[in-house]
Amino acid sequence: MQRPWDDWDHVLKVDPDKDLVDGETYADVVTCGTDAIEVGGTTGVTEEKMADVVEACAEYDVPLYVEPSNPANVVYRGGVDGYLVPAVLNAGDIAWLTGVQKEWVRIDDDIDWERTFTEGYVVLNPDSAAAKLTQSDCDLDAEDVAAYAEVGERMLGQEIIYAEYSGTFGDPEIVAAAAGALEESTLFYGGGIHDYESANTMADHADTVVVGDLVHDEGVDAVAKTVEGAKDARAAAVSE
Ligand SMILES: CC(C)=CCC/C(C)=C/CC/C(C)=C/CC/C(C)=C/COP(=O)(O)OP(=O)(O)O
Ligand SMILES: O=P(O)(O)OC[C@@H](O)CO
Ligand SMILES: [Mg+2]
Repeated sequence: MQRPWDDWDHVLKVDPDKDLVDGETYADVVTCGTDAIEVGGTTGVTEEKMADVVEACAEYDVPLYVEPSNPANVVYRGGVDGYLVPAVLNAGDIAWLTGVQKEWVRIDDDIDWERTFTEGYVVLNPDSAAAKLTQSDCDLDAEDVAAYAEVGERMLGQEIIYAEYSGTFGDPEIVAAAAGALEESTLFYGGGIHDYESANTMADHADTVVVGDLVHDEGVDAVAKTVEGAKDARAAAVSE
């Protein structure tokens, strides 16, 4: 079955709780060459901030996805192509596996299931806000991460497995192990991608690389180089 992310080599994750660099606009951000925009962040994301960024990104031709970090920051607006809702496979506080999702489904009457997909996260940077919030067990070796990926795909039916190193560049061997464990599911990698080389290295293994903080810290020219790195690696991987 064709999925929206099948052709995504690169995703830019915009955090509504962070500013853009001086002189840049959301128009610059959306048109930097990325394949899709995901809007989300773990901390400080209110419905209002989410709505503002979604509105600013909506009028372009680039796929726009809301990635809520809790039920309070899901926004329904024209121009949104869909919703990518996390479930944290290695959460220590298991509310972040299915509990908050259950509450969301219970209280929200507007869920558009046709355009709602889930991401099976494996959170791997213990210092990240996501790891702290979810009390994730990040003390995992390559075999553990590969096994989580396989559980996500085979037992829980996750079409996206997300190796999440948010804030730090991860271990390519671990990402390779996760990729090797998946049959059909798509592997997203995110964390610490900051230039051509780092994007290229992770896109050798992951189907899709996600770039976050770089757009807020350095801006769109730096992000554009990561797009190049990711696309070169994916083109090489596909032709192998
Ligand atoms: C039920 C609904 C609608 C949502 C639940 C979603 C879940 C399980 C959230 C858990 C935390 C998580 C995986 C959030 C996803 C987004 C993410 C990891 C953003 C990056 O966050 P960080 O970089 O750690 O934090 P900052 O926001 O401080 O940058
Ligand atoms: O901010 P960075 O470290 O690029 O991480 C991207 C993304 O995986 C965060 O959810
Ligand atoms: Mg972040």
